[in-house]
Amino acid sequence: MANSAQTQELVYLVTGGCGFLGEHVVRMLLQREPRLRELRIFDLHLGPWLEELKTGPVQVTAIQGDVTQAHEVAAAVAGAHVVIHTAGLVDVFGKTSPETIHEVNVQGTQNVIEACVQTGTRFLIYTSSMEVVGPNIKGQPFYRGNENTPYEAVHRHPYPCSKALAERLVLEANGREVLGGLPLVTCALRPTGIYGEGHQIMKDFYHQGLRLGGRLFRAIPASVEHGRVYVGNVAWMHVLVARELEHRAALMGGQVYFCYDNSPYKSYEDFNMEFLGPCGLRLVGTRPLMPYWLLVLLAALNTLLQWLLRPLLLYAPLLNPYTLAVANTTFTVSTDKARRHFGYEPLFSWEESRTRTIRWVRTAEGSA
Ligand SMILES: NC(=O)C1=CN([C@@H]2O[C@H](COP(=O)(O)OP(=O)(O)OC[C@H]3O[C@@H](n4cnc5c(N)ncnc54)[C@H](O)[C@@H]3O)[C@@H](O)[C@H]2O)C=CC1
Ligand SMILES: C[C@H](CCCC(C)(C)O)[C@H]1CC[C@H]2[C@@H]3[C@H](O)CC4=CC(=O)CC[C@]4(C)[C@H]3CC[C@]12C
Repeated sequence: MANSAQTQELVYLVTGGCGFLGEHVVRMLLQREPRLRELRIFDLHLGPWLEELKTGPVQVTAIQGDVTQAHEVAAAVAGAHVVIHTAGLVDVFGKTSPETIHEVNVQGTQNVIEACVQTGTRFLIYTSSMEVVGPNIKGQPFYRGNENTPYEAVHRHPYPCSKALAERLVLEANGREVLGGLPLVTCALRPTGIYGEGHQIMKDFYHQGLRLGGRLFRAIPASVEHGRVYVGNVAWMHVLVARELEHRAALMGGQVYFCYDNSPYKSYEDFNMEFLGPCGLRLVGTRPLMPYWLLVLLAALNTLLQWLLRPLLLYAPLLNPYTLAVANTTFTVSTDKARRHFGYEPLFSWEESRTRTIRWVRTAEGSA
């Protein structure tokens, strides 16, 4: 918890603070931002774990609200020094309509920007995504790229489209005058695939493996590299950016940063096995067991089934043309921009990230 001997003067707002990443950001702020006086957590669904945070030296204010409602956002933002906007609809499985994804991710972000401008909040950090860049619809590889690597970022899927639009809004808002006459300072963090405690898809794979008698079947070639980053390090980057944005506004304002750490470059499935292996699962096959064309067919079939069944039930399997394309296209980053601009070093080593994640998967065992 924060050292109360230091001056506690700052008010932070974390939107989406009860989500997978948001919870880590919230806990990290309480542990590592000694200047915090009040931490506001804004989310559509508030978690019961928030109660335990309310006994510490920092005032924790839980706000149940919707980012699509401008007045709710403005009320939450008023008086905050820093906003970390991590709320978003992460749906690549067709659970929600494209319109809703747009409304939450794009209009919600616009509401956050306008709230900062109207109420005089100067520092805004946006959780963007690697998906803003790629993989693109052409399936072109992005191999150990950085923030300046040329890449044709063309999307059709509602999720990456919404993240790209929202990121642009945030970056374009940098320098806008906020109430009181000072300029807004914004930047965007682009995590690759986040893993760690609370990662729902990891849990889904784990339970799927248990149902299949402790086995998972390789679908993607081991040579396809997929960028992954530990949730604790992503949270730490948010905390650091929030701290440094004021002092390095000229350098950091309007910038994007990939989120990275020392997690190894592997395929999506091989990487998951770093955690699921020690929990007793085995990945069968050194090569994909099904030909790619069959996976493409199954993915297309899933889309058709989703559409046919929609009036009756929500059918949203992990495999669809989009998830297959993302999993099957190399996308990895190699950059030190965050170190150069705000002194970021990963807080958690790969070994620690791995240990923590394995421990979490094991405790998740009973919650199938
Ligand atoms: N999970 C991943 O691998 C990656 C996630 N991201 C981004 O990180 C952010 C957080 O993602 P996760 O923690 O994985 O997702 P999550 O779904 O666990 O968390 C999102 C949070 O936003 C809240 N939320 C959704 N709609 C809302 C609304 N209308 N008003 C207020 N709150 C709302 C949800 O209740 C949830 O608590 C998102 O912006 C996502 O686009 C970026 C890259 C990778
Ligand atoms: C669900 C996919 C794995 C299924 C593999 C299959 C079809 C062979 O069984 C996941 C593979 C890659 C994931 C995405 C990636 O990590 C990038 C992301 C960034 C975000 O901002 C949100 C989440 C995601 C789109 C992530 C979603 C799951 C995968 C598609």
